[in-house]
Amino acid sequence: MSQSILLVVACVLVDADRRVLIAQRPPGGSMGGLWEFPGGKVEPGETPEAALIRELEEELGVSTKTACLAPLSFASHSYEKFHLLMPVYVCRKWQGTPEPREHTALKWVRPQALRDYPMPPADEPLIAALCDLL
Ligand SMILES: Nc1nc2c([nH]c(=O)n2[C@@H]2O[C@H](COP(=O)(O)OP(=O)(O)OP(=O)(O)O)[C@@H](O)[C@H]2O)c(=O)[nH]1
Repeated sequence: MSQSILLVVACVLVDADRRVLIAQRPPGGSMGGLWEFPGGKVEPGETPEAALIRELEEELGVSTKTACLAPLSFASHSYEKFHLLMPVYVCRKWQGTPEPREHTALKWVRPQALRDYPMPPADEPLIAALCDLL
């Protein structure tokens, strides 16, 4: 069966202690309770970078710019209803303090500790890339 591709962009915020920010999805909804990287769907006509800057503002209340977004890796994963294609960026410079505007909780964790937090299956291969980088 053919599947449509869903383009979602995600960001790994990295702090001065090399910890990364994860955000817990609200309970009940799709993948409820799982921990993810902030981000969301790229809207028609939007660049991935513009989408990410918009999502970081909406979800966390932080602002950043394209020059502060460095490509890290991507996820490509078939879910039941769509195939997720998710470019993942690293950001080390932003303004504001992240607050959970759409998530249940936020947490700064060391990359090696990401395995202790249940994440969407698409994210699991990203953990090794983060451990290598940080
Ligand atoms: N932001 C984000 N989304 C992810 C990650 N991993 C992953 O599989 N996804 C999936 O990518 C999609 C992101 O869509 P989204 O956050 O804009 O939308 P949503 O499902 O929360 O709700 P919506 O459809 O009502 O906007 C979801 O299906 C989400 O589960 C991740 O690390 N970060």
